[in-house]
Amino acid sequence: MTMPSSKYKNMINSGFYTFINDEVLPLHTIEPALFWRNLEQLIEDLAPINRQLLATRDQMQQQIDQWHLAHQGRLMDISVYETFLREIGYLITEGEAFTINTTNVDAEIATLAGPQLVVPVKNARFALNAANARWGSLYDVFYGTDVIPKTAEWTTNQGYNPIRGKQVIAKAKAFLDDIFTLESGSHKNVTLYTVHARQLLAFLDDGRQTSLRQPSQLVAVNGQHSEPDAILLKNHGLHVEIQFDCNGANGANDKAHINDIVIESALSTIIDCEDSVAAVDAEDKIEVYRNWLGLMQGTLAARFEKDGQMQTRRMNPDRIFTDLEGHEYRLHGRALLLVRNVGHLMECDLMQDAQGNFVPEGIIDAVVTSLIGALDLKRTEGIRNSRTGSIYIVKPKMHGPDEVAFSCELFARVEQMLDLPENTIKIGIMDEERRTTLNLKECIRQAKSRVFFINTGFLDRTGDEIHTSMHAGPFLPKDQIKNQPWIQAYENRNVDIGLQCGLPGKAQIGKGMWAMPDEMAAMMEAKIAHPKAGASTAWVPSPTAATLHALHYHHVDVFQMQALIKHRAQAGLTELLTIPIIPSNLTLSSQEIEREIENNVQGLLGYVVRWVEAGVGCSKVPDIHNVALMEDRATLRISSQHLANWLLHSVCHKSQIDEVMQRMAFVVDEQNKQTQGYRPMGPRSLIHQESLNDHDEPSLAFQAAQDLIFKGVIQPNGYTEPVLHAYRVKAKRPFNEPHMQI
Ligand SMILES: CC(=O)SCCNC(=O)CCNC(=O)[C@H](O)C(C)(C)COP(=O)(O)OP(=O)(O)OC[C@H]1O[C@@H](n2cnc3c(N)ncnc32)[C@H](O)[C@@H]1OP(=O)(O)O
Ligand SMILES: O=CC(=O)O
Ligand SMILES: [Mg+2]
Repeated sequence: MTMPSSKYKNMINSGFYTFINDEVLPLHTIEPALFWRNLEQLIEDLAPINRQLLATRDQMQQQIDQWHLAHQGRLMDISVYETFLREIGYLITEGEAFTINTTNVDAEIATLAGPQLVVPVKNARFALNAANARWGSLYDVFYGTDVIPKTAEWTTNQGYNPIRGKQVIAKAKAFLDDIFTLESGSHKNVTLYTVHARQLLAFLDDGRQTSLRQPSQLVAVNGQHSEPDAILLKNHGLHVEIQFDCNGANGANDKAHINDIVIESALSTIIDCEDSVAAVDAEDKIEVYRNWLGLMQGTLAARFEKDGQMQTRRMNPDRIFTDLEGHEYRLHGRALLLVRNVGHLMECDLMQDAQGNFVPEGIIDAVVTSLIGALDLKRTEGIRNSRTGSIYIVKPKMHGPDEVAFSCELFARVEQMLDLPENTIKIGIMDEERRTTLNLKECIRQAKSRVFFINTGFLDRTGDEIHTSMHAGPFLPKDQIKNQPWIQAYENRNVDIGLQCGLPGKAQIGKGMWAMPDEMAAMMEAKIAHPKAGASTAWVPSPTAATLHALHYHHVDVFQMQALIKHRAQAGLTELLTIPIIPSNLTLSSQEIEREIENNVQGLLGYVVRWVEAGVGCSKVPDIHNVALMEDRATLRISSQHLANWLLHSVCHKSQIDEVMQRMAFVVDEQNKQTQGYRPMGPRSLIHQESLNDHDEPSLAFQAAQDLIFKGVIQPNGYTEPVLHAYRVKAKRPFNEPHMQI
């Protein structure tokens, strides 16, 4: 499948070559020969640095492993440990105070606070939904989720339930009362909204008239002022549209004919080429790039069947209103799209160097996603992304300032190659590896002219916490790791340093994913903590979650919180360096151990089987309590490293994990048995008499799961990518397409 480039020594995958030459470069004025020559030069210059950085990671990890082995069983003195980390260059001295000077950043990043959605790029249907998730129906999310408790008689497939409908409307109007408070009375009692003398005038059912307590919250209107089709309100920079329709499904029965309340929801969306995606070869990568191209061109479309009807989904246009002076009031119709590239570890078969090595995938990602992103910058009308001339790349899994500096050098070279102004390509720094957390200020310094966010990816960060200190001792059960001092210190310190470095007004301070996509009531309880902690954004797994989480930013003024937090003392290193291992005075019961293993193994198998067999990179997998969890490579990193750690420290034995794996494979096989083409994981003899699998060997997915656990200690930084990719490539090879259709 690879073809030699006639002029250059590199081998370029022919599909990739054709895709770039036929589908992307004609949209630019870049001459193909020049493009490939420059790309080759870039790889030649930067691939060795990339490999050296990975070698440094390995070397430091070995030093840390040896240190722990030498200090086994001794009470850990944090100051001695800190000195050691400084000696090996894992922890470096912080320099002078500074502030970032990133420019040309869109308002969604710089001056607004609100949810950030993440979506796997390979799923066009979801990706389009995520782009359109800037706006969401409050009535739909209240009706369809557990934020209003689901009673026994109500299920979604029984048709519309008017009792629940009333509860939804009451709850939505209570939100209006809280945020867009009337001078007197309640939105529940309004019979007519009008606009008079640039003010909202609301007529109540007792004959009184009232208006907004803060009149400036009314910003625009559609239709007649005496009987609007819609009014647009604004709070903390976020818009809320009240739509009226006297014939509408809800409006017909509503006192004020309110048909829906539309909430500005996902201000930004990360189009993910990384942990939620299974892209293991050139064929997959081209699909990834082609979807990104469709999003940047506004041409992506997905046709699918839903509720028995064929639908075509495209990107939504902007939303147009009329302001109170009679001028156009235009709102962006889509979330601002950011793109997450892969990390420095990955290599791919898109190109091979002169020695036949696959090239660093992060380099190709930076070039191709920027090449495609640059198309957006040429547009002046229609579907546009950045209006300030920026391309936003989220860079995951960087270890410390040198790796951030390398990404910045890469982006600068890409700018030169594509003739883009300096610092067009912005960088989102995932604070998700321990060496980045510990040296965050120095990481930001390296990117001070292009950083647009620092985000606590606590899932990868937990995986790295375990792997880095693999030899320190057995880790606490997963749920308890979350309650240890290191994580609060990590979260607080990220905000503290972000504020010190002057991010507000220029860049986001972000927080992590809500990983229980169906537990929306719990999310509403928990996730208000993110804006309260001074985060201007936080990750959500779905458009529904985005609309609900947006409500938190109406209740909390993030920029005011940041001004208050700025004066607190910065979280110290001691907590951050305190490793969450099981203390000597705590003994876990055999039931607790068994439960923990079962939980880890069930999630791991449930995720891996879909990854390896069907190429699905992000799944909803039930845990042992039957709570559906979002699983991606970062959550897999935690469960596989946790099991590897317990095995290493003899909390359990291999035979026990083997036995649980066999049992849980059967559970997962049962959960998936309705899926067309599903191949059960274990052989009849190993798994269960009733297993559907008549193969003699464990399936590739089962073998992958075994490697992830039993070879977990030796995986680079505990990453799951090498094992997953190897098995997925094997699974693709016989048919060159997924075995099961999901
Ligand atoms: C640690 C990290 O790196 S976190 C970042 C990586 N994680 C993610 O990106 C999570 C993204 N989320 C998802 O992929 C999905 O929500 C999952 C896999 C968790 C659940 O997917 P499903 O089980 O199919 O969800 P469910 O059946 O509840 O809902 C499907 C509907 O919601 C929509 N939806 C769900 N998630 C998303 C999303 N992230 N973006 C856009 N739409 C979404 C789908 O388009 C679909 O609607 P449609 O039928 O109108 O197209
Ligand atoms: O990427 C996010 C994480 O939590 O890891
Ligand atoms: Mg991550």
